[in-house]
Amino acid sequence: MGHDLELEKTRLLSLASEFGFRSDIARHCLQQLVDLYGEDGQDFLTVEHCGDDYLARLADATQVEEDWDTQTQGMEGVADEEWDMRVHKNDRGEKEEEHTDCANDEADEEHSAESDTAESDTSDEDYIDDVASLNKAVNPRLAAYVPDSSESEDVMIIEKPISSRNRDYSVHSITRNIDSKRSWSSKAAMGIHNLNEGVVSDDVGKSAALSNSPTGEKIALDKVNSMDDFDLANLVIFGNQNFRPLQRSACEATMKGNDCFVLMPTGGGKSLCYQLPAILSPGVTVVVSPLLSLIQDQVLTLIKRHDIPATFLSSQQTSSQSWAVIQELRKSRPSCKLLYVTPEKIATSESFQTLLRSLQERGQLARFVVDEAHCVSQWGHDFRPDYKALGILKQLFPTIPLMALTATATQPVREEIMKILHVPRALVLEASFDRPNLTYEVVNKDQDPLKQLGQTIQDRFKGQCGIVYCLSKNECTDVCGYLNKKFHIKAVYYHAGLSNRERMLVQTKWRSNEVQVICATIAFGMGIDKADVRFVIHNSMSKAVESYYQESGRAGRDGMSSTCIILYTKKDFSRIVCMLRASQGASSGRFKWGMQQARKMQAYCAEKKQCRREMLLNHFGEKYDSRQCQLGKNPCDICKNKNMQGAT
Ligand SMILES: Nc1ncnc2c1ncn2[C@@H]1O[C@H](COP(=O)(O)OP(=O)(O)OP(=O)(O)O)[C@@H](O)[C@H]1O
Ligand SMILES: [Mg+2]
Repeated sequence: MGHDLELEKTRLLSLASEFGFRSDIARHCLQQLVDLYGEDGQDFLTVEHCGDDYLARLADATQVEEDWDTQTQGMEGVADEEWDMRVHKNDRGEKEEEHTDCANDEADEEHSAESDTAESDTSDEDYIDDVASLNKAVNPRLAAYVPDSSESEDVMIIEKPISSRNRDYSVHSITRNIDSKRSWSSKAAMGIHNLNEGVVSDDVGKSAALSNSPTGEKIALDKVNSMDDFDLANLVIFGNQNFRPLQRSACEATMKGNDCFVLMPTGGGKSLCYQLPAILSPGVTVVVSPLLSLIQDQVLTLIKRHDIPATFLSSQQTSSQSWAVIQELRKSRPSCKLLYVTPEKIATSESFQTLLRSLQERGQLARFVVDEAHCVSQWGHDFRPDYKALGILKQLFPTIPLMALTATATQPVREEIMKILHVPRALVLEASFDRPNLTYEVVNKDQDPLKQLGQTIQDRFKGQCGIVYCLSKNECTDVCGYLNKKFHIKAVYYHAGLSNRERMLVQTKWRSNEVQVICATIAFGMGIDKADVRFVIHNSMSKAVESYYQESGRAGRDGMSSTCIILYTKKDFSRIVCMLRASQGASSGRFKWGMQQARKMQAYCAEKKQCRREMLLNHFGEKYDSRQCQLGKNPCDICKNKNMQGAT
């Protein structure tokens, strides 16, 4: 059959309309394309052949007034002073005394190292010996965590500020870590003491009360007795009564020295898979993570919530800050158990590689961890060029175990990750990506979508914590202003255009429930861990299914029922096409790939029959029986409809 030019033109025009472009722009761009191909090239004027080029032209011709947040900044994080403030705030949010003897700068400088050392050593030694002997008697591996007295001396040297005027948060975080160890030791001592001697006072009954048991529940002595290293550390240090699926296998596998690739859902508890082995292993676990803000969050949680010595190195630190960390790592037995780094540290810093080698020679390099490993893949939704260089880890340190973790990898992305990281034989530990406690819905935008959003939050999520995702910075501020003004919903906005200080303030307000809603771009998402987020609403659809899974995955991390809604209109697709065109350095190959991803996302939104959970899981190559969704506690909107139709 011959080529029907008119038919193809109609098809192209309806493509433009389907993706929400204005009809006048659609006609204008089509004419450009017809002129470009000329008479000779008419046969190539088809949706299949030049559909993407046509969409690219449409995007270019559409006036973009929005200020996109196309890429999260690799290196954003809170400023040093603010980080210092966060580390040194106590749980009531007050600023802790840092050094009673350092109130005066002059005095601080003159303060002698010996006097500090002597004072602290006396009390520490007794205490540490006590815990260490208990540990050693009962559980030699946990004992690896308890510092020996020779380290206390080093510790006090580091406690001495390098410059009193230029206070160093790294020094402080290490200092804090040392304190943390003492307090952890007391928790461990409590559990282990009971275990060791069977000493159970009547108060405690026949149980060992563990101070950080999440429920404050008492644990039966025989249960404690039957626990191995993993269970004990999980309970005593992390306050978890049980392991979640695959956590234990991942811990065991990496402790045996295997390379592992851990695939678990958002909020599934991937961090524990390397944090727990880190404290059971001698030496330092080096964790690569993509965002400085995420690193700071994790280090803070480790120090403040779990009392685990952790610190980080990034190229944004001043030389004195990183110097303090490096000095610590040069010790025969560094006190820090987890060292977080941004990927460019590994990729570009030869001195850091030398430091790693020296750690290895001293037997102090426990393992490497690549968190958010999908960032390695060019075809993942959040590619970061520096991640690509992480293959160097296995090349330089073939005997050091490596663990890669992600919640968002399709089959081709998985293969690429294993290839780039040089772990072809890694043990793959794969849990279902299903988040059964999340309800998925898509709602068509009506004539007044902002009002629709405000009404939805007011009617369905009154007083509950949530996130509203927006595509652009302007959208963020507009939506936030509207919610505050018209609906009196306490909301703040977060995007990459805010200063570090502003971002920190906004996040703190949201985290502490001072405000109900955070209106955010994709700059806010990966790894964010707030337990009680009850709803995630996408005011505009995501640019890819993987992004949507990550962003909606911020909801319900405490396991309670939570809702993920997309407010959908075709027009938002055209905005995404514009975003893809505008994103810097997008080669035409990348643009086409971006379009493919966006189309899948649009298909998810436009779907009327297939279960949404099934669609999401199928996207990651997982088979899923939609009857589980239909009969489960949190059916998606489509399954709920089926249930209602079945009932009538
Ligand atoms: N065994 C467990 N029992 C109870 N809570 C747990 C357990 N393991 C992890 N958690 C909690 O689950 C929450 C999510 O964990 P984590 O941040 O490690 O998820 P994640 O898999 O890294 O998710 P994401 O892919 O979104 O980063 C945390 O608050 C953590 O304390
Ligand atoms: Mg995580």
